[in-house]
Amino acid sequence: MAPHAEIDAASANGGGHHTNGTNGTHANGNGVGARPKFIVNSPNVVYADGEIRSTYTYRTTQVTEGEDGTRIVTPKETVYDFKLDTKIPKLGVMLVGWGGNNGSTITAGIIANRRGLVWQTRNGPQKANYYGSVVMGSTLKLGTDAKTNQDVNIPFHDILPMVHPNDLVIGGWDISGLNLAEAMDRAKVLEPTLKDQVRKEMEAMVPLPSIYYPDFIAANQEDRADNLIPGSKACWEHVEQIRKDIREFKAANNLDKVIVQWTANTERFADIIPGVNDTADNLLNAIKNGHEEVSPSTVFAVASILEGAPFINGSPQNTFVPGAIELAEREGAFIGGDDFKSGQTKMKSALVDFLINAGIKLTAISSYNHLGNNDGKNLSSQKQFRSKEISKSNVVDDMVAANTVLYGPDEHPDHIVVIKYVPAVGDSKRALDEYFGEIFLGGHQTISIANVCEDSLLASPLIIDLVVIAELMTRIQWRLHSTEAQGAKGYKSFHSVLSVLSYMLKAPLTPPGTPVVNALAKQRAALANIFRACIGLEPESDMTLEHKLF
Ligand SMILES: NC(=O)c1ccc[n+]([C@@H]2O[C@H](COP(=O)([O-])OP(=O)(O)OC[C@H]3O[C@@H](n4cnc5c(N)ncnc54)[C@H](O)[C@@H]3O)[C@@H](O)[C@H]2O)c1
Ligand SMILES: O=P([O-])([O-])O[C@@H]1[C@@H](O)[C@H](O)[C@@H](O)[C@H](O)[C@@H]1O
Repeated sequence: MAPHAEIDAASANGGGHHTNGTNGTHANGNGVGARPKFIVNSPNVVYADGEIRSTYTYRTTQVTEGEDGTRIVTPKETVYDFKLDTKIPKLGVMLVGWGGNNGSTITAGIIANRRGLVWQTRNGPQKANYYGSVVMGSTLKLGTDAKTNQDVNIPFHDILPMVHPNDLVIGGWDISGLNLAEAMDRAKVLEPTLKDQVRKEMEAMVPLPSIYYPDFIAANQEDRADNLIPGSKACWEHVEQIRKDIREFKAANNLDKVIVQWTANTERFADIIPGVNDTADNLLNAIKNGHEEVSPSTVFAVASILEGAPFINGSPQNTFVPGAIELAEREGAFIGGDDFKSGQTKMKSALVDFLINAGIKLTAISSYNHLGNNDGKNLSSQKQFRSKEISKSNVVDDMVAANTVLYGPDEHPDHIVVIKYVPAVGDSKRALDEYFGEIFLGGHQTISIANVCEDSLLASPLIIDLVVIAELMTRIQWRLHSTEAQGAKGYKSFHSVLSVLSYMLKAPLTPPGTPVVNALAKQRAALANIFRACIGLEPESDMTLEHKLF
């Protein structure tokens, strides 16, 4: 195993297969033979052929209660070994709801970026970009320049070998049979000058037929349901058909991996029924027995889990009933969700974090928005709205609970969520928020925000982040360093429930019994620091003692 000094360039930076027809170099230079973006110079990091291994000491602080009630605080260290497969796979993503606003928008966006398109707008020429993607549009601090003592920041995408979105092979299903060019026109999201340049390629993309159980989405969606697999409730044939679709898509495109991402309509919540969806076996039997409480999204999740394809839920419904989670754990498959966090809620999770951590007692959050796209049309139905209301409301719970100075037991801000369907505004959602709180000596602060969110242009880059990070997580294994003697056998994958995806999601799914973190800054720090740990680097603490102690 080569020590850190003898570097294999391909290994150091994710060399591997390349899919966009380039000659072995990813669009971002993360290719076989590309110069490594950086090399970790540490005895705890070893670069080998196709993998990076690191030993990382995870430092936490354990709090216990002494006999007299005094809290005892003890520093704790756990030493982990991480193993990162640096071979970047040829990755396919299958979107459920491919013909929707998000699906058609992200498809056009990837084509535009892959081809480096420029199109005319009334403000002049516009180049393709991936703005709004945390992976492709943001940076993270790598370290401090030894000479200048200044921060060295790198593109988030460069911290570990990741798939480049330009190389993604896209497919999927939709209950609507429109091809992707027609879907793009129906969505009314993109400039005609861009659409014209991608139209031909998108005309050739036609969603696979999908399953449609009318009771789970708004009745107003019926008129687009013309591309269906027969059957109006769960059955095993549906699971098998979806699994077959995944296999055929993978084979036809010569893929190494496929990830399935739900960006179809918001469904109503499914009742959790003992004997039906409470365990893996009961859920499988319920599908085989055609139980009407099994939703299309749960059928897609089960099919993906059984096919070994990570499944991510971009909508707020409770796709992952307890039986689906247990099945994923049993199969060692990855799942993640729920509900893209794109506009109003992303801002809320940052603003509430700031206000409460500034000691301002937030007493009321009033969130209203209206929008006119098909998502808004579906959400105009109460049962589907209720799914969204839940995901948009729970996002402050952890931040409130953490501040016992401001809030007593079970005390929390009033919080309302209103969504109205106004067809005229289309995808351009108008969000109005008011944050009301108590400040010093009985004063009050009122923050009123108007936020025009181009819904699909904000949400669709999150599809890239979710897919690229979920794929990366399939290449990371860990073991306790103390089990080193077991050799490779000691390594295992992260838990099936990828809570590391929480930054992109309103209602983060976490492994059963583990806490939900909604504070946006904490979510992003967890993402970056877990990736740093995989290459033996300490978390970025922002203490900058080097600038304070001299
Ligand atoms: N800003 C955002 O756009 C945003 C943010 C957070 C969450 N979401 C969620 O993402 C999802 C998609 O949003 P959108 O704006 O693209 O909605 P959309 O209505 O434009 O697209 C949904 C697509 O899913 C299809 N569909 C419905 N049921 C299906 C099934 N069983 N199988 C396959 N396809 C099916 C519909 O035909 C439609 O084409 C919604 O659930 C929405 O709540 C969107
Ligand atoms: O992400 P966000 O802006 O908080 O929430 C949005 C809602 O406000 C919007 O009404 C809905 O159509 C989108 O699906 C999305 O969920």
